[in-house]
Amino acid sequence: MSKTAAIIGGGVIGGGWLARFLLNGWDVRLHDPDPEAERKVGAVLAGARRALPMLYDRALPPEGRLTLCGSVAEAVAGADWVQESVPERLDLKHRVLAEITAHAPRNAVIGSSTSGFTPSQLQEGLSRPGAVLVAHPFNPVYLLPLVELVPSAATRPEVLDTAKATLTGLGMFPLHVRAEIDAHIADRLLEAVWREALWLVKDGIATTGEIDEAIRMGFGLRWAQMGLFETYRIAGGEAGMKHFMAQFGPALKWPWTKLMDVPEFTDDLVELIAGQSDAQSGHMGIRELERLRDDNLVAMLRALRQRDAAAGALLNAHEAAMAQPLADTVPLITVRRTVPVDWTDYNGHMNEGRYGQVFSDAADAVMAHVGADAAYIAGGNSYFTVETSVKYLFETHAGEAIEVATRVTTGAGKKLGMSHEMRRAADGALLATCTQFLLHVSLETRKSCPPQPEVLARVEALAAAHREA
Ligand SMILES: NC(=O)C1=CN([C@@H]2O[C@H](COP(=O)(O)OP(=O)(O)OC[C@H]3O[C@@H](n4cnc5c(N)ncnc54)[C@H](O)[C@@H]3O)[C@@H](O)[C@H]2O)C=CC1
Ligand SMILES: C[N+](C)(C)CC(=O)CC(=O)[O-]
Repeated sequence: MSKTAAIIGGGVIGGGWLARFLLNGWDVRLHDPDPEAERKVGAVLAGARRALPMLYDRALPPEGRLTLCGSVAEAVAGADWVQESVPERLDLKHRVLAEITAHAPRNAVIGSSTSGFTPSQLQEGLSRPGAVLVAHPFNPVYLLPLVELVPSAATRPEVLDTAKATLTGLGMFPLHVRAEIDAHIADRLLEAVWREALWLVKDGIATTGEIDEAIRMGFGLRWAQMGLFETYRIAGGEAGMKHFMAQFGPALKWPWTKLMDVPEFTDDLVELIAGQSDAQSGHMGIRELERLRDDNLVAMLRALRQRDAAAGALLNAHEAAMAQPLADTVPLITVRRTVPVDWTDYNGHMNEGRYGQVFSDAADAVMAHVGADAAYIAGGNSYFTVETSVKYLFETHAGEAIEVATRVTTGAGKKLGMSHEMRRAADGALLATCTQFLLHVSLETRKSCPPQPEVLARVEALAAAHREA
């Protein structure tokens, strides 16, 4: 049975949570009194529907059902997870959390997206504080994995455990913040950079554009893959962190930061920053910027997936957990996926080489289906493709869902023949066909040889079934 999330507040962050849950197969019930909420959430969801499936090499589970609710009580009824994402005002959060805790099921996890309040502050005056913890996400919630989980002493331990397991199941990275502090861990760091950046603009040292270049051309690239401490360890050379600290330790006493001081928050400061930001990026709408950000994030995360590093390793594990055995249909549906943005070439469509990749994935699925899986290959046997012929019939583009239907045409001795049809899932348009011929090989001799009897039996049975159908 599918699970249900209640999203209370459907702005930038609530909309992102809603998309993350829905696209992972959860039903979602939204409450937001803003008459524009449905439209706003729809825009976030459209972006997520395009971006999130591109991260994976297999289809996500069927999308859950979205219901708009007129009250908090209606939204949280029957929910397994309630996520409060109303504006960052403690009085409002208290009012909303009191309503949530009064009506939510006793075993529901109640997370707050707060950027800065501690769970103890949020729990003040609640009749059932034990279900509440901070679950602080990062924008865009449907793509970035990090969620800071901050329980208080009053949070029931099983709530934290359930929260960790649930978020992992959604492809997210729950970071248990062990102490309650204002702004948790990540926002402490972000706030430090933000304050320094405001000073640099206010003092006329740099523009908003120059500061963004300073980040994205340099340390921003390093942080996504190794963070701060590992990066600086390398910067210490062969002597590592000790040398790094010896060299840069004295700088702690030099005027390298203004953090002991904060810029005064005035209308002039707002005008200065907003004016420069408009000059820098005002030629693009917010939805256009979001799409640019999402496409770049997808491409970067997919690169990290290939390296099985940082957030890429997390996504690989999430994809492996979603794997389902192939259904024994005729034809076999060997590939179900979305065309990712990094497969687009200079002609603005999926590059021809990627058609080959898709058909190669289809053949791998057949191999696993007949028992020539990772364990079989580790045992020294495999199949090599010796002939492929592809007909390119139609273009396909980033964000489109595609499927491959495969028939086994030959299954005799060391020979395995297949024919594939690649179709666009939305309208069934035939995009390409492929015939493939594989030979069974010994990985030791690198020469062809008969398969192990159990694999041969499955190959023969499959070919017979596909011939008859
Ligand atoms: N915007 C960001 O970058 C991040 C924000 N957060 C946190 O997420 C929370 C929400 O922030 P945003 O989404 O940015 O704000 P937002 O202003 O975009 O959205 C807040 C939504 O809450 C709705 N709302 C107001 N009162 C409500 C009520 N009584 N019941 C239900 N809905 C109500 C509003 O209509 C609005 O749609 C805040 O606690 C914020 O600190 C966390 C991570 C990042
Ligand atoms: C600016 N902010 C404090 C709302 C930022 C966050 O809380 C996290 C994010 O997504 O940057």
